[in-house]
This record gives sequence, C-alpha cells and structure tokens, in this order.
Amino acid sequence: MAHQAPPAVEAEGIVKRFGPTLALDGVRLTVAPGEAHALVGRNGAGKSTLVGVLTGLHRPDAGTVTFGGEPAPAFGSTAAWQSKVACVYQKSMVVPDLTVAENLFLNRFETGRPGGRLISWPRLRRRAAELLAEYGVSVDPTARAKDLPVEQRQFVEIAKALSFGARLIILDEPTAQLDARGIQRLFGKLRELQSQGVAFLFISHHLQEVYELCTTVTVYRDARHVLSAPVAALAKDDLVAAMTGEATSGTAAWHAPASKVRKDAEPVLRTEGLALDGEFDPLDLEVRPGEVVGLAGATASGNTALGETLAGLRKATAGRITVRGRAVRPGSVPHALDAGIGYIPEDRHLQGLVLDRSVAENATLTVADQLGPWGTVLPSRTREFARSMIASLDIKTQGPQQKVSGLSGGNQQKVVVARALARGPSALIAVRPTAGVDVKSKDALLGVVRRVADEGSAAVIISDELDDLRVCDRVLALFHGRVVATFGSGWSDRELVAAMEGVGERE
Ligand SMILES: Nc1ncnc2c1ncn2[C@@H]1O[C@H](COP(=O)(O)OP(=O)(O)OP(=O)(O)O)[C@@H](O)[C@H]1O
Repeated sequence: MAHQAPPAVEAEGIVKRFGPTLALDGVRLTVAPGEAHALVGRNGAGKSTLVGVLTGLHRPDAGTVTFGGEPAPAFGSTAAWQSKVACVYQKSMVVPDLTVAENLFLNRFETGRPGGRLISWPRLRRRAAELLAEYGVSVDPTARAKDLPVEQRQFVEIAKALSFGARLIILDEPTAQLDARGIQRLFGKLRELQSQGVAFLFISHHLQEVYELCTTVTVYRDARHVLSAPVAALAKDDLVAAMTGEATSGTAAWHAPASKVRKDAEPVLRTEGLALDGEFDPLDLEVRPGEVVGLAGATASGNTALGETLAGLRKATAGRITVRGRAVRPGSVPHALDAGIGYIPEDRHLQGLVLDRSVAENATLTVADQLGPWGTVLPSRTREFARSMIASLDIKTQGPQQKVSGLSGGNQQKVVVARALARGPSALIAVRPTAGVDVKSKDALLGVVRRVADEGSAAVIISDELDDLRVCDRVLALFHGRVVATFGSGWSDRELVAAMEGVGERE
C-alpha cells in the first residue's frame, strides 16, 4: 500500500461551549497536505469557532487536533501554534504603522551581532526581501503596511506564516475586500503555494469561489458536521441544501420584479452636482419612492465614497443633497440621520456596533429619542423592536438581551442593518450590505431592502456583488469616479462586470 502523508490537520470530536451556547457539537475536519478545503455553513454554524480551536485561540471542551500526525501544541504556547498554522482574516492582523519588514519579523527581531542590542535594519530589510522573494511575493519591504492594498497585506501575512514553518493556512473570507482582479491574483498565488504542498482551509459565503478554488468541501450546520465531499461531486443546490437543511427550489439569481417605482412622484433622494475631489465627479442622481438604485463599481470607482458622502461621513467639495426636498447639511452624520438617511456601513467594526451592548440596544441606538430619552428608554419597546428585527432578518441570537460580542460575524452585520432600519428611513444607503452574510440570509436581507422601498422610501445599494445589484430597478456603473453606464432591470452579468471594469463605456 502506498505510504500516505498524514493530514495537514485533523480535528475529531471537537466540542466548544460559550456559556449556554453550544458552538461546536463534536465536529470533525480533515485537510490533506496541499489540499484546498472549503468550510461552509450559515451564519453562526460554528466556522469561526473551529478556526479559533485550530489556531490555539480557543481551548476546546472536548476533542483532539493533530497537525501532520502530531498532537497540537499545548494551549497557550503561541510560538508553537504559529509554526503549525496561521489564519489570514478579513481584517488584516499586520501592524499598520510598521513596515513590511518589521511586520514579518515582529517579535523575533535579531540583533546585528552576537550580544549586540541594536537591531540591524539593513539586515532586517535584506532578510525580509529574501523571505518575500522565496514565496514569490513582490512587495516592497520598506513600505508601511497601512499603505499596501489589502491583497498585498494578505500576501505578507501568508509569507510570514510560511516562514514560521506553517504548512496550513486558514483564509477567513479573504476576498471580502478584494475586487475581481485582486481575487484572481490571490487565487493564483494560492494555487502556486498549493503545488508546493501548502494546504488551505477556505471559509467563504461565496459559493462560486468555493467551486473555483477548492477540491473538497465540509459543511457545518447548527454546530454539527453535516458532510465532507469532493466539490466536483456536489451540485450547488445540494450544497445549499446541506447548509440550510432544506431542499432548495433552485438557487437561480433573481432580478427585481415588476417595479413599483412611482415615476411621477417627486424624488425622495436627490443630488445635484454632488462631487468629492479625487473620489467622484459631479453627479446628478434622483431616486424616487419605491425605487432601489444600485451604484456598482470596483474598489477605486468612487461608489463607496459617494455612499459615505450621502451618509454625512465625508463632506462633498461641491453640490448638494436633498431628502424629500429638504437640503441636508454636508458632512454631518446627525443631520443626515435627521433628514431621514439610513446608512448601512461597509465596515461594521469601525462604524457600526458597540460590541459590549446588547442586540436590542445596538439595534435601537439611533432611535433612543423616539423610544424615550436615554435612561428612560422603555426596555419593553426596545426589546419589541429588536424581536421583530431578529425575526425578519433571521438573526441567530439567544435573544434581544445578548451582547453583540457573542454573535457570529454575519449576525453582527444583520444587527447593523436592523439599526439602519430602526428609524424608518426615507432614504436607505447600503454599502455591500450582504458582506459576510450566508446565502439564505442574503435573500432575506435584500428582500428587506426591497420592502423598505416598496413601502415608499428610496434605497441605494452600493456594491460590486452582482446578487446585491439584481434587486435594483436601475444600476449605475461607476468607473474612476464617473458614471460610465446605466442599466434597467434585467442586465446580463457580463455587461455589468465589463462596465465596472471600464470596458466598453456606454451611456
Ligand atoms: N465569544 C463568544 N461568546 C458567546 N458566544 C459566541 C462567541 N463566539 C461565538 N459564539 C456563538 O457561537 C456560535 C458559532 O459562532 P461562529 O462565530 O463560530 O459562527 P460562524 O459559522 O463563523 O458564523 P459567520 O458566518 O456569521 O461568521 C454562534 O451561536 C455564536 O453566537
């Protein structure tokens, strides 16, 4: 019998509780050397908890983990874990103000000569350059980490992990902040490393990426292992059925149905000559009651900056914004809120949530004045609103009183959405609203945005995700700060992607 190399990682019977929550209920996972293995499941299924166990961050209540056939290091010995496995998170872990070279050798600085106390910078830079070259990563070692694009920061982290000796890299939603080309470059690099025997555990809600990159997929549902199978043998509908526990009636993407846009009505949201120097050119936009408008564009298109300007986070350099005919004071979040603008930010950690507060409090942070002044907020009404949001957005939580810090990433995102809806906004601005949200919740969440519009508000979805844009009545494609194309409902993926990439501009 041919000798088989032991798995890059093997986990058996893993149990993990957080207080009353059973996050993992005896799950298993085996990743072969050089394999690209996907781990998928709905929000709250237990994926991140498993990553915590595999990286030595969480101590499991039961179960065993081995790397290359050897028992996992003792809990708490960080350096030993680093030599086995590393996780590249959506939010990069590199220190933003340090250079690439410093990040690569963080906590293992070597001095220039034996007994010397000074760090030899030229030597450090040289070592960093060699290390990056070894893994084929072309990044300037003297650049500050914060000046690098997300993609290059991820490459630096991967190179760092490999230099510690790790042969398994976990990627937790690595493509969330990359545009189409960045994703292709990342996948190219991963394939190259795979051929050198490095194994990857890939966590993603983008099932098409799972099909593109991975050979094996494991599904968890409600803290349990459901299946592990070759990707090629599993149809997408069957994969979704395994994740949700329900038979699917086809996961075909849908376009906005017959529109309820009140074309003769006055626009709810209007911009006139709105511009932000260096980000987007003067834009006249009208969004009518019942209308969902998509602003499609890749990372540098200016669409996110436009959303931030509408929300008052950035101050326009020219032009004006009106909501139901009333001018909105530029660059002020409170005024934007008062004018009826609801905002779902892209970065829920920086702009979204108070992790130490409950789901109910977070969902109602902007409506405290409506429910009663702070201190006299009627808890019953706060809870009532939170309960309705938990149901309509399918938030997996123990209840309205649970702290947001105890929710999974995707469920935290849904709380951000709940908060934006709490005031019953006249104009809802949503930036990549389904980032990190599972396939089934995605439909629910986009359905909620659609419903807000159907009830007479205006909605704007800012995204490069085609599924987000399909619910729109009209999509404007931005490229380098300019609207390069406008589509009604029913566009083809190919033409919209081409427009976002600036190919074949049309009016
Ligand atoms: N620190 C914590 N305290 C309490 N409960 C937690 C904690 N971390 C996770 N949980 C709970 O454990 C369960 C699994 O969460 P986990 O983050 O592993 O899910 P996930 O599959 O990664 O979801 P997502 O796709 O949303 O990221 C959830 O019910 C979550 O609320």
